[in-house]
Amino acid sequence: MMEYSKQVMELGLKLFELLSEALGLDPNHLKEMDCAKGLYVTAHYYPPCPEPDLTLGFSNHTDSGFLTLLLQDQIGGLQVLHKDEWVDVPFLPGALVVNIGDLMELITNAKFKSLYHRVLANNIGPRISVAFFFRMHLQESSNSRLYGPIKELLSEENLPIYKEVRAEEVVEYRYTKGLNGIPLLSHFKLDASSSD
Ligand SMILES: O=C(O)CCC(=O)C(=O)O
Ligand SMILES: [Fe+2]
Repeated sequence: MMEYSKQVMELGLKLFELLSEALGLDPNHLKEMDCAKGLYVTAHYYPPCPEPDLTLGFSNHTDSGFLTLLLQDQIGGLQVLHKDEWVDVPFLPGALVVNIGDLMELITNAKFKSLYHRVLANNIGPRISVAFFFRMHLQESSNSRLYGPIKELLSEENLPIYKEVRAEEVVEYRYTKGLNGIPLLSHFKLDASSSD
């Protein structure tokens, strides 16, 4: 597990470099913002479900961190919302799923968007997945810096959409308010009256 985490961290740092470049920034920009400072892991065990049509394995949500690297197994069931339709994310041997999280959407001023995903219940299984989240966990409040839209990405045509927040506030909101169907980031908009 320690070795796997180390490899995930290395891959994450490489992805943060590539994402920084894709934004037209210095390759170290996201790393220097401490986006890779916290790494939090969750393993999921989805038992086989006798009536999969009546429930979900994991309900519709966005991930609250900067980036998620997910390893899923061959059972399948992960879906992503694309143009208002749920699309299967099939198992590919040796592949990881990379998700943009809410904090990444916030700091890129929605240039990179966090995405809704869910896991269907299945009557075969169990299904096992391991998700590594680039973010602090709640108790680790050592990262008190404020995150807002990156200044270099803003202009007259691209005004800031989101407020400056502590990363912890975004994660905490997810844990305290739960997955209630309201987009998490709508609570952190400068214009709090709009909620899409
Ligand atoms: O089990 C999966 O494939 C997805 C898990 C997930 O979306 C999460 O942990 O946030
Ligand atoms: Fe997720």
